[in-house]
Amino acid sequence: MRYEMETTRQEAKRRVVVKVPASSANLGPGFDSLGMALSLFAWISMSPSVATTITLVGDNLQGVSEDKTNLVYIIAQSVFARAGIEMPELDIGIRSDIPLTRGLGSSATAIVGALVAANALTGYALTNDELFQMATAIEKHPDNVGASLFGGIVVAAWDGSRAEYVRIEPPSGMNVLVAIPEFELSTTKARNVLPEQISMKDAVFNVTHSSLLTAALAMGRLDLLSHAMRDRLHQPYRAPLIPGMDRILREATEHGALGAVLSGAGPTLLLLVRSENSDDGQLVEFVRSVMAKEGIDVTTRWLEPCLHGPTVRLINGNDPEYNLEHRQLLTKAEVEVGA
Ligand SMILES: Nc1ncnc2c1ncn2[C@@H]1O[C@H](COP(=O)(O)OP(=O)(O)O)[C@@H](O)[C@H]1O
Ligand SMILES: N[C@@H](CCOP(=O)(O)O)C(=O)O
Repeated sequence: MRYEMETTRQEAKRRVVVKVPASSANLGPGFDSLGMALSLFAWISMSPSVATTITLVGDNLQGVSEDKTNLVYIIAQSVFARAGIEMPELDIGIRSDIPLTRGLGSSATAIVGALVAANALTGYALTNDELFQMATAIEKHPDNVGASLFGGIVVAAWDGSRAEYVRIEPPSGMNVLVAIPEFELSTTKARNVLPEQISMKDAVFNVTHSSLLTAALAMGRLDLLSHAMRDRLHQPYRAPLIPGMDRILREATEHGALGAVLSGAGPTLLLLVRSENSDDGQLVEFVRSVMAKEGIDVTTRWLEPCLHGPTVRLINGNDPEYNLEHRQLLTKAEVEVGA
């Protein structure tokens, strides 16, 4: 009898591990609307606890708070409140391979990861649509959170109260080169340089190019990307914050890219490339040399569009992994395998 009670208690214990893809927002003209999930990830593990602890794993989370002011903790509590469940103390572990404040949607992965992990602990009290609405209201633009939540390419529109989206399967045969400058640029700072008003001519330019880009991505028309990925709404104003960006965006197609844009609010640059050209070192060399002339070190990484949103793994108290430290759990190979 005592054994049975112990078993039940163990089963009531649970921990959830969520793996969330990074994202690149805007894709040029689709400001606050288009986003693509990338094969670069963050992980959050979360379990009910007697006291709140937050463990940061890896080198990419410097400066992130380790108390109840942490974004992940705050967002998890908003899920519990909405679900009518009390879970005030949490044991949270966070690992991220996504550098912070570089335009690769790290804040969106924290938001989406927290929503999905907390929702799993409630037994899925909220729908994916509710999570998307909550994520958009927190981030204030649906492009990053939509891509991280649904994977692939997301086309979204938010009117300040409700967000709608359509997911597009990324065209096959397309790889992604990201050039990540050594310096940080917060989204807030990069939004503050945008003008209050733009001309009708520029508005028309962006609407037409964004529509063409969406259609080209949906139809696999890679040949249209260099024409369609041009923008007059945000990139020209952000360019002075990222030395070398103008030249790379202008000349990347001469060095093998299908198109090149600022990733999100920057400073990372995103270059789309036909898969068969992705082991050609010419493009990487071009990007590096332009940035080097500006005195900027860049890390380049070849990625792929990520076709899925978060993967979730529930670990109950009977599983030996339940007792692993976050550091071990979040670096285990099995974390790669999603449910
Ligand atoms: N895993 C995380 N946990 C808590 N906060 C995070 C996490 N990841 C990112 N953030 C927050 O998001 C901020 C970066 O957001 P932002 O400026 O929008 O850049 P980006 O989303 O492009 O990386 C960080 O400075 C940090 O405050
Ligand atoms: N549409 C937003 C996207 C910000 O993305 P992030 O990855 O830089 O947070 C913008 O361009 O401001």
